[in-house]
Amino acid sequence: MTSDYFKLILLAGITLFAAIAASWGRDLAYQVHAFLIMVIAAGMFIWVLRNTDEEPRPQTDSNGYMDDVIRAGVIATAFWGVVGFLAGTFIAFQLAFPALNFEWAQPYANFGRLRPLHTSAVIFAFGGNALIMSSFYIVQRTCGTRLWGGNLRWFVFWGYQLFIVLAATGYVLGSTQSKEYAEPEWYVDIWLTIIWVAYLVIYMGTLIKRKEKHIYVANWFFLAFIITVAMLHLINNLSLPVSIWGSNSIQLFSGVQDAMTQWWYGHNAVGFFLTAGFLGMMYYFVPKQAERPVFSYKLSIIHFWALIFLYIWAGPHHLHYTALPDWAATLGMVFSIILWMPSWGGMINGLMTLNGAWDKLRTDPIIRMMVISLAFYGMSTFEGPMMSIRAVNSLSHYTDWTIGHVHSGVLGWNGMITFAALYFLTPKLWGRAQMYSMSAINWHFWLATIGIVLYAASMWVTGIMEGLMWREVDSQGFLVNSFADTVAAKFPMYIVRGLGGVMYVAGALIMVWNLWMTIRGGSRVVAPVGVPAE
Ligand code: HEM
Ligand code: HEM
Ligand SMILES: [Cu+2]
Repeated sequence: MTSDYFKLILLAGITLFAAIAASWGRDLAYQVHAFLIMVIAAGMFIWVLRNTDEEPRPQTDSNGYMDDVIRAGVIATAFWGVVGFLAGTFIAFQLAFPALNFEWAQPYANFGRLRPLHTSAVIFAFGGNALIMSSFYIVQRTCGTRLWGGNLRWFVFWGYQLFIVLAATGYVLGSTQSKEYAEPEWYVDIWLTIIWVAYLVIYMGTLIKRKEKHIYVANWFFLAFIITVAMLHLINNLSLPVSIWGSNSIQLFSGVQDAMTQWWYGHNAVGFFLTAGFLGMMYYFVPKQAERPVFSYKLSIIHFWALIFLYIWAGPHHLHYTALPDWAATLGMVFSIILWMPSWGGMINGLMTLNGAWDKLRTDPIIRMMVISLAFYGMSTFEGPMMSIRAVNSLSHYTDWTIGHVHSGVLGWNGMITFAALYFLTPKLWGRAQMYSMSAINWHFWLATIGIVLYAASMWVTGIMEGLMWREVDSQGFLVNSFADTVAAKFPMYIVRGLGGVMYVAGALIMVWNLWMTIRGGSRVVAPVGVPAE
């Protein structure tokens, strides 16, 4: 086919360019990345060459949907989840025992480099794969049509994995633009932009050719997530490379404008990546698992528009008491407080969907995970508005309270709903009647829940303790405690947090075993031919 020749020319060009880049590269991360890209492009060149003129294989499953990429996504989600949780647990113990910043592993494996590795692995690799695969599953079912774009889905899947590998190896090798959650350098950003546009195109294409007149609300949330993340990513990463042969770049914005752009991005990464997208998952999997319709469709639409309108303004709550003008911080604070309402709209809608199915809590551990997930979503979206109040933030900012808030959101809300989705999808996608072991799901549920409670509770204790210790003054007005005093006082709670992490990882490993046994084992049950849309 002519498209094969086009591909071959492109791949040969990339291989050549990457080879030059690998030898001219000015820093280690850039050279390693160029080498990696060279090997991948050369491998793909050979693969395409050997498969020219081959008959195209069927793209869809027997049910008419393109589920192969979703199966791959299920595996990727579980894999990156375990990697990210292990990294989190390791850095948690590094904070308790600094000797774990091994001398021989310097500078690659110090806390400063492993921390962004953790945050990117859990948010973008675990969360991102969960969102991409479940959105592909949901959009096909609710539109009664297969994915648009043919093999483009594999480009998105593998391209996204490459982005993750480039980001993670870059951090360890010391390449970062020092923007939290947006650490990758310019060429990795450009790559992600290409992937993301392809993702959007597939999603829009599928929506456009839908057989259902109506666009189900889950798709609204996914679309808001995809479009807003594209906008955030583009603007927060505006920068000029120092050289095309090196990874360093200069940010376009500077000073307080740069800080505001960064936290406009950072906050909306929470709002659209970790919230809107995950609400899309919630709006499909909760009604499905409970076998009940969504409690209120009207509420879902009202809180959708309120949520996406309000989130965008709340970023300045990350910059209280900085060079940011007071009016801007106040604006962020006010919008954050109002944001409490649409957030709870989502929680209430999810929980009330279980009306008439509450008895399932006793028998169905997957429903239980969904309920815990929604409960933590409600908790962290109450805590967040509270922490955005200037007076509260003067105590909580810079302390472990923030870390506790983060992890009650991500471990409770994002983690639990993703686990539930994986348990929902795996039997369906591999044609099994149900998960291999229900009691293993139960174990996972309890290990994860207790792990979260240990994590959040220990961080509240240390956070409020260190906040109070930092502001303690004696009768003369002198500070009573040195910074090192607060670090020493936190030690026991750091151990408790670490143990919480160990429990959370243990639960995830049980899940991986259970998924594996489900995929491998038992007799195949033939899935009913796709019933489009509900
Ligand atoms: C086993 C589970 C986990 C453990 C033990 C863990 C541990 C940690 C530790 C020790 C830090 C650094 C805290 C500090 O600098 O003081 C951290 C930061 C962070 N983690 Fe985790 N983590 C886990 C799971 C997750 C998951 C699943 C997510 C997201 C989906 C996540 C998102 C984050 C974020 C966003 C930060 C940065 C917080 C900030 O800068 O305020 N973590 N984690
Ligand atoms: C109404 C909803 C929410 C509001 C108003 C809110 C507000 C806040 C505030 C005030 C902070 C502390 C800023 C600072 O002192 O530095 C914060 C930090 C954070 N929140 Fe939330 N939050 C909300 C929901 C969530 C949810 C659901 C998640 C996770 C799924 C989350 C993840 C984070 C993260 C990752 C940070 C740490 C950012 C950093 O690296 O410093 N938030 N949030
Ligand atoms: Cu925020």
